[in-house]
Amino acid sequence: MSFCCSCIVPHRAATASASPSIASSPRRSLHHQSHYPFRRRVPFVRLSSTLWRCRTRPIGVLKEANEVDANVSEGDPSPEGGFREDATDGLVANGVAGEASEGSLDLVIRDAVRSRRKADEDEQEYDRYTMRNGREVFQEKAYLVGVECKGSEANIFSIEESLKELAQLADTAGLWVVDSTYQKLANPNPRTYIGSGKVAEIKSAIHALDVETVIFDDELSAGQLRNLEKALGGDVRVCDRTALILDIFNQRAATHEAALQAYPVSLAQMEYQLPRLTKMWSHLERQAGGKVKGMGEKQIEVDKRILRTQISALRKELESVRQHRKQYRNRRLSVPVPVVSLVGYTNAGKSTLLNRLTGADVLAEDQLFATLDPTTRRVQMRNGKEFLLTDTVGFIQKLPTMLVAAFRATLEEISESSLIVHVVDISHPLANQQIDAVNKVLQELDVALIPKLIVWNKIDKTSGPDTLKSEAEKIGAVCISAINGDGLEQFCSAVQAKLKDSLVPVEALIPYEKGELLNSIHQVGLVERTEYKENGTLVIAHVPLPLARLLTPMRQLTAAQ
Ligand SMILES: Nc1nc2c(ncn2[C@@H]2O[C@H](COP(=O)(O)OP(=O)(O)OP(=O)(O)O)[C@@H](O)[C@H]2O)c(=O)[nH]1
Ligand SMILES: [Mg+2]
Repeated sequence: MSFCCSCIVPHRAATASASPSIASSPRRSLHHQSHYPFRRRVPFVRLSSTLWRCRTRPIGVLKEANEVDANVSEGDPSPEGGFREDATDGLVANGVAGEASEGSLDLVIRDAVRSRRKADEDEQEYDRYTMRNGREVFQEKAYLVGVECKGSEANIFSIEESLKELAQLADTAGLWVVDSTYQKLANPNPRTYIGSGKVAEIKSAIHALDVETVIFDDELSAGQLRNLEKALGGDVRVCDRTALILDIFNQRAATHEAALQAYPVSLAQMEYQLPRLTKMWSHLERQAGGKVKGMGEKQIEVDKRILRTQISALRKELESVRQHRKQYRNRRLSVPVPVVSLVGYTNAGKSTLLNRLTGADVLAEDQLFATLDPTTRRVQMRNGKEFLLTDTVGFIQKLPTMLVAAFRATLEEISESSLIVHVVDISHPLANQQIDAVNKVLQELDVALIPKLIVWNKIDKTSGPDTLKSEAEKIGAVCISAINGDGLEQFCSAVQAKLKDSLVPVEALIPYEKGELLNSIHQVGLVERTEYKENGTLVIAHVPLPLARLLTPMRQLTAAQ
């Protein structure tokens, strides 16, 4: 099954294998050439956005057609279609352009200036390439827009804080944030989300700053996206936080081969796109195998039908992945080691903690959403006890619900664990808001009954670690530094103590030939007393529920005695 890539940011594949189906598509490179003439000299494969393809007109062509100054365009047919000539450019502004055709010296100067400018612009274009997720991406200029609805209590972050985070997300996606703005409204405008005055202000900023993408901090409806694009002049792409997050996930998933990471992202993207399909999306025809019935049907209907078919196929695939993981988890449960899940805001340090405790090599980076796939490793404590530690995808405020739903297969790991460890970046100025945002997502996951342990990470970055430690003690939290190992002993003890809360008291007679079960009880449970009997060892202990289940026949044995 192949699905279209929906990256917001144009990028060229660093390796051919990164996305072979897309990189090798002749149609895609044609698309790139016709839409991005001013970037043509730079050899790269553009993986353009699905949203872009289906919703917007190409930036490059329109900008050049609209903005080329008459004086300059006469003298510069620019066969490459390459570079925009501003009317405010030096020579034109000085009035030299009017005399250019008369004097050959003027022509020479003009040519020289033009070629210098082309070289400068070439250099600038190159400067805008950056590495993201193992690929080189072209940094489009982005402008951020937020709205604060008066009296709304749904938002955990203030508008400034939320926009700051949006800028971080844009940077993670490989965009170049040039400016931002926000508006306080009683209610969002149903047509354009923001007021008409704000639209006009953004429009002039777009022209002044040469903006290519406008990103709204809240999810916009299909109609709002369409109206905004029209109102902003049609040659700029408008998207929202959800599309941006989906794009980051898509970029990350592109580096994973496994269906478990790629499928949920594709599914979430398609569900996002379905109500927003507004223009012809003819390439879907090919993806559907070229056979589209009902030619009288409007193209948009055909596209929607194809998308729906793909969504239901993906759902089926995901369900089978889910079943497969469930079987895997059940097998794991037969090895009765308690499972501890790490959850937390993105960038809190979950993967660093897993790596530190288990010697794993999970990617841990100062970037949002570094982890997509759950990784489980065994932690062996000094006292010989063991537990399994699972690292999961990070959360964020305003996390798209469709993404939570799509990732349910991976997040099920959390709902089946014995303990949830909530990792907090306590050095972050918005630590409290991040805690609230994580709790909000946890509520959606229905894990209220699972015991929780709060861990304040990155204390090495804070100014008063001792004060923090005493504050943490008051609420039963543990202070650690996953990076330098500070507090990890206390962390393991706290995990053990919390796990004890979820242990089941058992009294069982373990036959001597089942020595491995006795070992398990010692490893993961708390043994109160053992007594060697004629036909086995009598154990009185507290053990995790899965192990208690395994011991059921032996517990009956004790009862019979
Ligand atoms: N100073 C300091 N930095 C830390 C600590 N723990 C993690 N970091 C840094 O924080 C950044 C994010 O760490 P990760 O482990 O990738 O965070 P994560 O929670 O797994 O992030 P996601 O996978 O995006 O959800 C990395 O640059 C780490 O080096 C710590 O205790 N102290
Ligand atoms: Mg991580």
